[in-house]
Amino acid sequence: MTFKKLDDLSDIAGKRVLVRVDLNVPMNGGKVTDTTRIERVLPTIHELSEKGAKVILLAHFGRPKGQRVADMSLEPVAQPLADLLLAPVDFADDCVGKSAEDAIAELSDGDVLLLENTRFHAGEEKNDPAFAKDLAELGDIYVNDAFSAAHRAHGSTEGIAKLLPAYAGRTMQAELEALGSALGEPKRPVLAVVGGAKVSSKIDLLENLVGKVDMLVIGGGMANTFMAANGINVGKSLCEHDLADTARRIMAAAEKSGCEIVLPADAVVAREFKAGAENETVALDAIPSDAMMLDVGSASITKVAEKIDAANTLVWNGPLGAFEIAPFDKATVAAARHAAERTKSGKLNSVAGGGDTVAALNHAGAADDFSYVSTAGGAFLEWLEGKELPGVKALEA
Ligand SMILES: Nc1ncnc2c1ncn2[C@@H]1O[C@H](COP(=O)(O)OP(=O)(O)O)[C@@H](O)[C@H]1O
Ligand SMILES: O=C(OP(=O)(O)O)[C@H](O)COP(=O)(O)O
Repeated sequence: MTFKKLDDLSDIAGKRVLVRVDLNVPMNGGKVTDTTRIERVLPTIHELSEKGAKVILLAHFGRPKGQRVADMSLEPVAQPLADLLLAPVDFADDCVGKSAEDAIAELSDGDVLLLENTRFHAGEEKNDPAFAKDLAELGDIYVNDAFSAAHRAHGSTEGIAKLLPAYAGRTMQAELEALGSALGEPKRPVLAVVGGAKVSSKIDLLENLVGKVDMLVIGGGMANTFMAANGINVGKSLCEHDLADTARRIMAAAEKSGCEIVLPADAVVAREFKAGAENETVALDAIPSDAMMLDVGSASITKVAEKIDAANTLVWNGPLGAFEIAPFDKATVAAARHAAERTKSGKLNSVAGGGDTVAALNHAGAADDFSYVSTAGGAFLEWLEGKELPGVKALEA
């Protein structure tokens, strides 16, 4: 890796250091429900603050599409961050312009400031040079510690790195090193498990992934799109019907490369997306048209366990069901515990990543037993494909 690291930074006392972090953490009712991503950025913040820098945090939350959306504010993350940092964290209600400038002007050496969601500005996702310039003017140095957002060529991850002296933070560095050593030469058979809800942004990755892994278990919301492409009526399930052709192309590519695709064998369906909702397990051809599939059933859990047993390496992004609302956490918890047991017995090298996936592994009590847990989901999958991540490339440039 040829980028500059924090070791290359000296004399930063009094300097304004803009640090891109990923604080896109799982939240429920305005409360952070999993702090893993916050914990992972603490070393960089501590290090810069101890050296006397004014630490200014840039981050996104959710997908507000360039609008100011109240429940996508980063304000509720400031206090949990301060609690873990054991230091105060100021908050500015915009990431550019007067409120950011005023808040920065107030900082003393070593202080930490969190700026509001960068995605409240359309220029962020468009990687608009004018927006990147507005951000860059707020600092003297740029540090990217958001490996999990490095697959996005956005103003705060890519554009800004060209405008300021740019460095990789400790987590960025650690993630790249850990993934390289865990998966540089994976022992076959390799099993990938992909689930979750970000269907349109992750489905394209699967086309390359099937050329690299021996088995691919598809669960969660992602599976519904594949099932629909196979002619199954998925009722009101989360499903991107317009991606049916993409799903069919991926299944054809998998057949060609000899990758076995494993789709759910049964479905746990409910009519409401809430904890304790009345539910039943049905065969795939019996999903009621007014119900949604929120988890895979026991036949699917058995199949996933068999595939984990057949694998020497596991890469996992995306929960198998809506794990936040019991009892739809069953398959995810069962698979996580099974993989953790096999890892503990020395038979499996298990690497999992993604904001919600990490929360699911913590919920299952399995995270500590995985070989490596990355903060990144989509970025991890793109890294696995061998793709150049724009946020990393910009640091190398
Ligand atoms: N069958 C399903 N229907 C609706 N949502 C689902 C389903 N399965 C999983 N999910 C949701 O997927 C979300 C996580 O997806 P994603 O963001 O892609 O994962 P990660 O953050 O780990 O990359 C969770 O909030 C979970 O509730
Ligand atoms: O949560 C994230 O990715 P992940 O769900 O793939 O782990 C990152 O913060 C990137 O978010 P994005 O997929 O809205 O660009």
